[in-house]
Amino acid sequence: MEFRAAGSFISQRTTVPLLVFTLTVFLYLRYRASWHSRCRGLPLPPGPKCIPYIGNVSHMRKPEIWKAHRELCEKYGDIVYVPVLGQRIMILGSPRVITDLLDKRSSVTSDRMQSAIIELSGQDSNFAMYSYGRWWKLHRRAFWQHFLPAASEKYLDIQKDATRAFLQKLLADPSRLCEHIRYTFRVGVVKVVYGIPEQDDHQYVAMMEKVLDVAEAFTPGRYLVEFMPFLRHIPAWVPGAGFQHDFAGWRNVTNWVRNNMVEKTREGMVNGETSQSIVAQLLEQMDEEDAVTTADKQDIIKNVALTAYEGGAETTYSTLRSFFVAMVLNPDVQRKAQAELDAVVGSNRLPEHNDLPNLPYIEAIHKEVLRWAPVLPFSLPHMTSEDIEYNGYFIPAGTLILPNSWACLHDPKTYPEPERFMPERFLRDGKLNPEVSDPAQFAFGYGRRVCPGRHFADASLFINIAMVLHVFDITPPLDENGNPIQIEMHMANRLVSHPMDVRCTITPRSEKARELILT
Ligand code: HEM
Repeated sequence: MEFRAAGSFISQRTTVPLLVFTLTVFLYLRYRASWHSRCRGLPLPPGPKCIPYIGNVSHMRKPEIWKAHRELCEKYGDIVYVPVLGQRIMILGSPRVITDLLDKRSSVTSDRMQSAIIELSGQDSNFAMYSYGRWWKLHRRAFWQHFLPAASEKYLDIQKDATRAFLQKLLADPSRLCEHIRYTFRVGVVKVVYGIPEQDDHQYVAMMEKVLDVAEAFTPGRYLVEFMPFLRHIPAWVPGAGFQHDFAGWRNVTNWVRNNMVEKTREGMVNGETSQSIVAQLLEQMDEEDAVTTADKQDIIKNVALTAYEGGAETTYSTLRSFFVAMVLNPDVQRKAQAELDAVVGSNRLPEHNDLPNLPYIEAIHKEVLRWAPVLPFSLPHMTSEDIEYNGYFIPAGTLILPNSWACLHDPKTYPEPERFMPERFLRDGKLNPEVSDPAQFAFGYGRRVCPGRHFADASLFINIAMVLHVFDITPPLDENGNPIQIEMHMANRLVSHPMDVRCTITPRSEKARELILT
């Protein structure tokens, strides 16, 4: 008996590892067979050698990563494979490859990666983060109908009023430039989307400010939970799990804005105050019959409104910040722009949107800012939803695609001396030169996910640039002895990037300009 018991114990000790080993080999062989039938012998694109599973973590944490990615493409070609912690990632390094994959094959390259951070931070209500599918399409359609070029024209007066208020704030306290830039976009978009006029010191203003801090969560590599989703289950009280507090804060503020702002619009509709807004129109359409349930429609309205604000705020903010830096660093450009404004607009009024065809230099500055300092150097990363074959390479479903928009916008063949801020590159004989590649084709993203707010953004940026240059001189910041400080242009290493040093001196161009601002 004792002997049999010992024998069964020994056999158990050897059988279990043997079973595990056999199962592992079986699963591995099955994986290999399925991989071979999927890739049909095609290789993955080339890329740097890396440690198994860990991949290229160190590469992904490099400063100004868009430059490091360009170097990889110079070494390996226009499409480079850089796996990181088990995630397949491909960098696209040229306009041709980006167009082929993200525009022409957009039906299978429009997905988004679903990371734990999205839900933890409350960004699961932002449809820019959604997987490609029916739920995303319903949101995008609801959004897009209100931001088509013709629809965007309805918002020009609101944008103009917001910019005028921005000028007044700049005049009163130029040292709070960044705060005022946030203000100009918020005032415009909150009026357009929710129909609510700016109310200083109101709770909602503070909450709408706070909601933008969530961009921090998406700083590449900032939170380990991005790569190790199981960490999300660690309670906040466990030492080292402080990230749970950060995420809870962002989630709460996002939910507050998402729910309360739509309620404010609904209340305002009773006496007609908010009836012209996008949310009011969407709420009215809710009664129309279709396959979407009322609960889903309510969610869509809340999400679309929040996404319009979140999608536009950081991007427009960053672009305007870059504009101020460009003006500090390029006084000649500023002088030429002001000469054009003086000739076309004169000193008795502020510029209007319909001055645009007569202000090619201002329009060239607008294009050059988008090119020089792209806010989303990799757009928002796309993801493949099916296996693809491209140029003899296999790109599996679930591959994260990083189009290097920055590299396309800094390609010296398309834009000579790309580091220089040179609006003249877009002009020929005093007019916009249609032969120069429009930076918008890279700055606003690609295919079915291309930025649906771009017409709104363009109109807003144009009027801000034109009005600011018409009435203000932007010069270097001064030290305590009144000497100019030399600033440098460096973009922060974030998904939504922005220039780090925007110190400058802002003064009215003349007494007449001061009067124009105040009237
Ligand atoms: C300078 C200003 C702006 C820039 C440079 C910009 C750029 C971009 C880029 C690169 C994308 C990703 C496209 C892709 O996935 O390929 C995007 C998406 C998006 N943008 Fe903008 N954007 C700007 C302003 C705005 C504004 C003002 C709004 C709203 C009014 C807006 C709303 C959105 C939305 C909703 C998405 C997500 C689209 C989707 O995933 O279907 N953007 N934007």
